[in-house]
Amino acid sequence: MRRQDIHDAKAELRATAKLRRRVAHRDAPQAGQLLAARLAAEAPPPAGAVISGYWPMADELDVMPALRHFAGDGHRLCLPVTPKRGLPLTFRAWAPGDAMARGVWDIPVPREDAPVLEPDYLLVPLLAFDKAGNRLGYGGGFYDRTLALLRSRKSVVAVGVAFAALEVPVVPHEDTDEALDWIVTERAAIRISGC
Ligand SMILES: Nc1nc2c(c(=O)[nH]1)N(C=O)[C@@H](CNc1ccc(C(=O)N[C@@H](CCC(=O)O)C(=O)O)cc1)CN2
Ligand SMILES: Nc1ncnc2c1ncn2[C@@H]1O[C@H](COP(=O)(O)OP(=O)(O)OP(=O)(O)O)[C@@H](O)[C@H]1O
Repeated sequence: MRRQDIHDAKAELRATAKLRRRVAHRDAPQAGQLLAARLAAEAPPPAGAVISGYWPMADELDVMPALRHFAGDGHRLCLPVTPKRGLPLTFRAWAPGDAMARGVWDIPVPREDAPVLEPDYLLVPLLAFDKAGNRLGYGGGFYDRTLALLRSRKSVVAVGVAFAALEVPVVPHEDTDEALDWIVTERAAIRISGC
């Protein structure tokens, strides 16, 4: 597929995925709890790993129960701070209950005085995924750039988290897309082969 065709296909899938996610969010109010239990049982972070989550927006799957669980296990947590377009995300330390600032897109982010951390295990938000570990996000390319940078430095685990209903046969993808190592939904944990 040509680059422009891939972009068009992604844009189209983004629109339908948002609708599908709305329904999934409404139909699975316990998804965040189920996700926390599944992550801990089937795809647990290595001991001592710094874990990045995200502040759930719109109909995103609620990772807060999982983050509270990992904090209880002694992991350090961080949340992404969105930079200018074209740059990788940065991450700042965060703990449940911390006072927040407002970032890009009005997403709550840790305050400026929170130290910058580099995650080892990332819970990655997404709009659609396939079994090969391809992921569709909001189109900023932020997680692709971030994972490329982190993977060039060390070994990291990228866990896409999503409602099971967001699986599609194939997510259109290009060279710069960074595949996930795991996809964990409220129903299953999928280890991506070849990673
Ligand atoms: N909860 C959560 N936090 C997250 C992400 C996410 O997907 N979910 N991100 C995942 O990457 C990063 C933020 N991603 C963003 C991606 C695109 C735009 C953006 O281009 N916004 C446009 C409006 C586009 C629209 O309305 O559709 C703009 O601000 O002009 C902003 C943030 C970091 N934090
Ligand atoms: N490492 C990179 N270097 C240069 N361009 C990149 C890189 N990663 C992604 N891009 C470009 O960024 C744009 C957006 O990428 P894409 O549509 O894959 O975003 P996304 O994964 O849906 O968004 P996000 O990760 O922010 O949730 C694309 O034009 C893509 O080619």
